Amino acid sequence: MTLKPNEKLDIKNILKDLDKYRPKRRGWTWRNKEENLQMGPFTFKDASRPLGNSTPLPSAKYFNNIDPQPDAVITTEIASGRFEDDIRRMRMAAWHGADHIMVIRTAGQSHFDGLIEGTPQGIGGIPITRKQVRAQRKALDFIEEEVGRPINYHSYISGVAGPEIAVMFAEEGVNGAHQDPQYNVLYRNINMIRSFVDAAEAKKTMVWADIAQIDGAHNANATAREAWKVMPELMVQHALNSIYSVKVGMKKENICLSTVPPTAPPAPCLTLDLPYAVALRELFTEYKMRAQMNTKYMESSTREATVTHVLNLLISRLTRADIQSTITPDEGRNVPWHIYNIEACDTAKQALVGLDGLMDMIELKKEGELRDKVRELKERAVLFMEEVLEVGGYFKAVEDGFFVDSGYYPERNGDGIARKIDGGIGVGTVYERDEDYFAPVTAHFGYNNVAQYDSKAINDPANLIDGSTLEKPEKIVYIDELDETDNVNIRLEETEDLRSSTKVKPEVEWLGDGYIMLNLFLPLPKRVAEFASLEMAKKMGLEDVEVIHKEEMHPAEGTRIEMKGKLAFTIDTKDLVIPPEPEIMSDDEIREEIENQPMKIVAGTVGEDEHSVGLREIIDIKHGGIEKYGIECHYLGTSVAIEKLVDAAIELNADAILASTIISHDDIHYKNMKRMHELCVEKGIRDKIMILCGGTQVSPELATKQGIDAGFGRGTQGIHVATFLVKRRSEIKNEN
Ligand SMILES: Cc1ncc(COP(=O)(O)O)c(/C=N/CC[C@H](N)C(=O)O)c1O
Repeated sequence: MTLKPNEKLDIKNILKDLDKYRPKRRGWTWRNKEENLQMGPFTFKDASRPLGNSTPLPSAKYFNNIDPQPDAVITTEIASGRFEDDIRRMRMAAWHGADHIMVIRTAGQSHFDGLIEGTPQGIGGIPITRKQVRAQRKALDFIEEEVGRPINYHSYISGVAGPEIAVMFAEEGVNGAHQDPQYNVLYRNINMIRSFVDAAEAKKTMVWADIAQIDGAHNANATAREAWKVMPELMVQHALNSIYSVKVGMKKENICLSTVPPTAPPAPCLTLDLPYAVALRELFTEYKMRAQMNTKYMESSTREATVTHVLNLLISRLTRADIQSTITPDEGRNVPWHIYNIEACDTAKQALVGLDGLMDMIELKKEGELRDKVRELKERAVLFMEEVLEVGGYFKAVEDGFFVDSGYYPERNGDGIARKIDGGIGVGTVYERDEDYFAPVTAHFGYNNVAQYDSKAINDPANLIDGSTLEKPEKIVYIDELDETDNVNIRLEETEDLRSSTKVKPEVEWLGDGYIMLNLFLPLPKRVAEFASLEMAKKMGLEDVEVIHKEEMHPAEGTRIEMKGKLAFTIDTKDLVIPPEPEIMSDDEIREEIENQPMKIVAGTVGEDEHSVGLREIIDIKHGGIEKYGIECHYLGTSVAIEKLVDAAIELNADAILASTIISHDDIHYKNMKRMHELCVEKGIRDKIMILCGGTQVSPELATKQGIDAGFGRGTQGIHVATFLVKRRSEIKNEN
């Protein structure tokens, strides 16, 4: 199956023969750096190989539509709870530059002591099951071919079923995973002995499958009351998981430290976050950096979140980020909708390419405040580690509540997360292996008495059973569905009408969920505005209406409200009357028409409007303007009175008036159009002259309603206008 850009991905094709699917490859893929990449008129210093298919930034149209890709792998985190809808979002994210798809798993899966199967719907993530992993990896095989770049599929291995999940991920070709026993201990209260023994097993399997590992240090950031106070311990946490992973045999370029700039505005965040980022990278030069955007301070303002994310990206560019993780800007609203995943990918791409080459022009000071803070942070981290050793090691330190204490080490507030070595989930479930313990499996950690059966098989125990599932995938027991009521087939039936017809509903995360978002301003105080907006939405017939963001513009003058609500109806696109896209003639056809019958136009920006760039681009030869076809253009400049423009047209016996109308306050642009039409009628020239008006806020349909011949909106180019002029002139000639 090959995906076509103009065709939707067919989930049923993905689900077909899933029991026979085998991953195309194993292991993590880094981007291919392109030294001094030439794109359009520019040279990029920190870019990677461009994509075959992608969606450039909106402003790319000013730069030959280039879509440069930064050097760092870009992550998007997707898990709406329905993997079949997440697949569509993955495709959109890949077109917007994501090549690392991180699938959040359903709430609390860390506590599941075993694999789950089938395709149940998840809460706050998807239940990571073999079938869902397989379906998404298979879909990503097609999506990566479509965009022309390998895509890493990622989820989580921590939790009491860590080893089992690690094996399933290895079997299924998963490329990246979170694995950090400290996460189990601190945040999921899983027994520490169990966690570290499981972690050794899980990491050993990850090594076999070349799965890149992300640690869990970022969680301290998100959990600590004052995140910047835990910077010293974060470096200790990174060190513990990293060295443990190395001891198990993981290569350092697969060990990614999950680092988050610990603060956000209104704190002077760069003065706190930059020293930390520098200290971390200097301590862990051989490891990869996975820069996670800060989620701790995300409120419901996506604007604020985006600015914080850009500041995080500046830190990445000033220091180093091998993986740049993006959190959906609405993390503070916990509504990770399609649009926000895509916005976050665009923010990361836009900021990183915007900062391209920065470090060839500036450098971080080698003395002074930055260096002093870097050194201080390293010292505090080393002292922290030394004290861990002094009290008797990591497990003892956890029992003593060393971690996530809100004090700035060595200060202590005594409010750290303490766990008992003889407590937590899974306590007492680690057993010493017997003398004759034997497991005929590959990538198994620890004691395994293979020699008792065959001393030649010591390095390949699975050989004794003619291969384990890692060598013989046909040995994998693939379970399709376990729950006949909670599975993808039921969900697909429920939304079949929207999939196999021309009917459509809006959606935010699931096909057919019907949600739309309203963004309004009310000249009211916040609380009144909230209830007024709910009333308005109800009167609009929206269902399940909820305010998801309210922002004071002024205590009395006004409030900004964002809300969601469900549309109760579906529309059928086959009933729509869609005017055909305006055809454009070829350059030669237009030139020939003008040579056979010369054309003269007058042009100007009308009213009190000083914007000239747009109109000049439509006219000037160097922008591909209409002059290049031989049309004689008389440009009257800006803030031209309508009367003056019409008089000039009469005086020059022009064929057309081209008026630019950028300012749109109080619909002045449409009022100007109407006035121009009426004035030409008054002066008796209306049937002999074409009136064209353009501007970024112009809707062609509304423009012609004012009586003019054509309106041109954002994105219009000279060829569109020239085509219209030539075609309309011949229409007028035929009419008369
Ligand atoms: C080391 C580790 N293991 C497991 C889990 C998840 O495991 P549960 O099933 O217990 O939620 C996490 C979660 N981190 C949040 C992801 C963040 N948005 C990120 O991009 O890192 C984790 O950090």
